[in-house]
Amino acid sequence: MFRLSTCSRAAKSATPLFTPSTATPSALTSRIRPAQLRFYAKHPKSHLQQQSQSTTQKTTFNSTTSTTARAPKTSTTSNIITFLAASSLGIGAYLYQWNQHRSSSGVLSSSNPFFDFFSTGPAETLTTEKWTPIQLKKITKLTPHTSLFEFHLPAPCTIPISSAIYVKDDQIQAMRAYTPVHSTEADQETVQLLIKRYSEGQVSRFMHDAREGQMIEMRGPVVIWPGGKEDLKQWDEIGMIAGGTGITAFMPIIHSALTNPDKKVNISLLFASQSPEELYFKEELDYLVKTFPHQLRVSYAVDRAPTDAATQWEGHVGFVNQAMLQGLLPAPKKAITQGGESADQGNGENKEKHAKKSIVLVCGPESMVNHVAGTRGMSGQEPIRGVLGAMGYQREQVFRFPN
Ligand SMILES: Cc1cc2nc3c(=O)[nH]c(=O)nc-3n(C[C@H](O)[C@H](O)[C@H](O)COP(=O)(O)OP(=O)(O)OC[C@H]3O[C@@H](n4cnc5c(N)ncnc54)[C@H](O)[C@@H]3O)c2cc1C
Repeated sequence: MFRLSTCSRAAKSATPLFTPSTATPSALTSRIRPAQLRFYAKHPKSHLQQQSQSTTQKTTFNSTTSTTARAPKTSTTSNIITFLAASSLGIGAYLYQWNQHRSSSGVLSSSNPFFDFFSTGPAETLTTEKWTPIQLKKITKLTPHTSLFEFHLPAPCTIPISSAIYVKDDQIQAMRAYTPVHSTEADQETVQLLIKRYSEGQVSRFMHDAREGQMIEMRGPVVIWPGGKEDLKQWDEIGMIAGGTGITAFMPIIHSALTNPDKKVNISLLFASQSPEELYFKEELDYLVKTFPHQLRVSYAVDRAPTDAATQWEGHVGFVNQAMLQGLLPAPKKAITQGGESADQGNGENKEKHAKKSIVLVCGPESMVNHVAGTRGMSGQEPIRGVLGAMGYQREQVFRFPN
């Protein structure tokens, strides 16, 4: 179900719907290079080759027009020219390699035209092909165990909605997937990952030990569920059940749906977490509900009601159950009715035509996804069980995100 994607460098600009106060993606200026240097930067090899070819031609001409008596002198001149040509090629090749190395380790200053001269084109950015060191620009602590990690991409890159990026702990060569919280439509040079630290977790601990300015190896993006504007057009309603950090997968889809001028897709979300403080982006979600009251509905649930008097809790309490989902999510297929009848009965064709096309997305820790929809299994296509299964949802109406 994963779709590999390459970073598109087409620069789109869009205004973010909401800019969270804790993590404002900064507006980064794109790099500007002198026009003359840009040509050579794109053709460093051909430039050097031209130089070397013309030098070789000159040497050949000298040697063929020379007499045997002058042969030793011509040979010395030819040797000097060849030596100089070889030296300049060698130095050029060395600087080129050095620049490549500095560029790939993120040390290269993007404003230094000397290094640009030897670069092969646009700076390296995220790709599925290989690990790329990406600079960790900013860390914002959201809760004692969860932080928002903001990365600066070396070149503009569009990360598709609802995709994953792999992060590598290069000490133990372990990698884990993380979902960028916002699409890069508004700012193509910044990626934000929300990562919860697990006390026994390898990569999450590595990330929480990382420092601002550090280079982190990344690979991707890989599309998990197609949630771009064009993809969303096929749906009338999307139900979402997020558990804890699972909300990261849904934030870009919600933005994508709410900013689509071509089709109004209704979104309903149950966001369940252990405690109110782990309802990440709640401020942003509440703002979006107020702004799009006819298109977005959000309910919250926490495992345990807060005991401190300062926190007034009006949401659900307990694990996800039918009562929390009934009336919030798009109805299961067997319950979609036209004139009070089930769409699965009677003259189904006519009724299906009018039935709204909907899907329910589930994303969160494995235990929560299993409880809500049953195990994904190796194929990710196991029959729907759990709470949604009991409510009558079928496999084609539910998508369980990998965890
Ligand atoms: C497509 C995809 C997207 C993801 N996006 C995010 C994201 O945006 N943010 C995020 O924080 N995570 C995300 N994850 C989960 C992430 O990939 C890691 O699994 C998680 O960070 C734990 O990795 P780890 O190496 O620290 O722990 P591991 O070394 O893999 O696990 C060690 C121990 O940590 C505990 N543990 C690990 N994961 C969990 C969990 N989910 N719930 C409870 N206990 C756990 C368990 O006790 C486990 O035995 C995503 C996973 C996938 C597949």
